Amino acid sequence: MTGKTISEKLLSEKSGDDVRAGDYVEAAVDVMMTHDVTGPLTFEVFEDVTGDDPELVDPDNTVITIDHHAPADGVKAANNHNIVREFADEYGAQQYDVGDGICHQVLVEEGFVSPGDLVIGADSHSTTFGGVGGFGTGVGSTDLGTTLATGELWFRVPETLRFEVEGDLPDGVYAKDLILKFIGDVGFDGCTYKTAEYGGSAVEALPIHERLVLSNMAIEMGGKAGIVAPDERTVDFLEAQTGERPAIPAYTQPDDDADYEAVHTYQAESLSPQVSTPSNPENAVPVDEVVGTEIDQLFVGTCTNGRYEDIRIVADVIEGERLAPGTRMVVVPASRSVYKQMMDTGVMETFVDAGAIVQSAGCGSCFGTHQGVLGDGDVCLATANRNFPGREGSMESEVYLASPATVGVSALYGEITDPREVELNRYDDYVLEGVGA
Ligand SMILES: CC(C)[C@H](C(=O)O)[C@@H](O)C(=O)O
Ligand code: SF4
Repeated sequence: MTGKTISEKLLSEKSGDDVRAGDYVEAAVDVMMTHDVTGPLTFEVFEDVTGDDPELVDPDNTVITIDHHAPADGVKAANNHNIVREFADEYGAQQYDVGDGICHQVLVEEGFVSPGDLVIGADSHSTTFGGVGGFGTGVGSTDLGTTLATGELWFRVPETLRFEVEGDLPDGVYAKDLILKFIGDVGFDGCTYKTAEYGGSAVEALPIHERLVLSNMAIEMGGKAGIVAPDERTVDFLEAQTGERPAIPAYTQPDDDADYEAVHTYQAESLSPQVSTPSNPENAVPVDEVVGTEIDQLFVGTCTNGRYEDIRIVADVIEGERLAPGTRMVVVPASRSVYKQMMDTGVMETFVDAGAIVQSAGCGSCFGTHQGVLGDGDVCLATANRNFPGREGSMESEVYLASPATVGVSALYGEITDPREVELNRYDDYVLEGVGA
């Protein structure tokens, strides 16, 4: 019998059964999350299934953010915000309000997720939690509404694709470039209902904010989860964030002879900065194939690359410069603490001086409803995760996806530019102050 993957071990632990890929389990969920878009329907389901006796099974680990339409971009959004506030108040859930940040970032910063946790969120990028060694996955409002009451959910144990990167990443190549390359190689559905397990020496060397990028975008190849086995770096990060040092459970480490569906191996030195062309994240090409593409808007933010370290790389590049004439840049920090860090370190001033717009923390224009939507014919280069038709506004607009470094350097020229044109930094994890529940 071959060994087990992280998913097989973790779901065995959470279900109490000795399971393998393809088995079905009823598993105990550790953390549950929803937000201003998926929350209202989730609450209806919760109240339906609980009838006369509505009670959250674990209010301390039920988190609700107001991040997608924040600040409210219309009356409907404002009313939804009030529904969230009232629900959290009534049932004692952990609620984060306008400007606190994007759900995925808030859960990580606030230490809700520990290595080995099973986390479900009514948002597709809940795979992000694999960056700190959890099994995170997106679910619909019906599943979440029921689990809020029971604490359990069924899963089919996923098969696993292993992505191994060995060696040292070259200058200008970041986790974003790795994940775009992986998605390009397997396709937008190449990991559907499978776990992406990331490893190898280049992945082990990544700070946590970069591992979160790999896990976050697992969903863009269909991934059920995207996990980096937690290690000392993971618990150092979480201890710095929360003051508590979590354990690394044995079931978060894959066996050496784990039974993977496929193993994709890369040599870090051979990788180059990637750009995904419109209108699918799987259209990843080396940056030199699109150099010179003219850009109207640059978007820095999202749950993929809206962390302080990402924003800082862009600021380093544009410091003392102006955006190329005819371009505009929208910066949306992933959380209030990222925003504050930008203020404390002078990064905010850099953006303002360069002619950029910095908005309050949240999802921003990522899904095209406010804070910088694109018009007909507009071309945007974004640190985001999705570039489907109409994603950031008009169906006639186009979005290219890239790393913060590529976006920063391109802002100086008004066209897609190879980030290796300039000297770039690479940051360790910053410790961010919590935003407070
Ligand atoms: C609104 C929400 C359901 C959606 C998601 O789940 O992904 C959003 O976050 C997105 O990125 O499109
Ligand atoms: S930042 Fe974008 S991708 Fe992430 S949760 Fe918000 S809308 Fe979805």
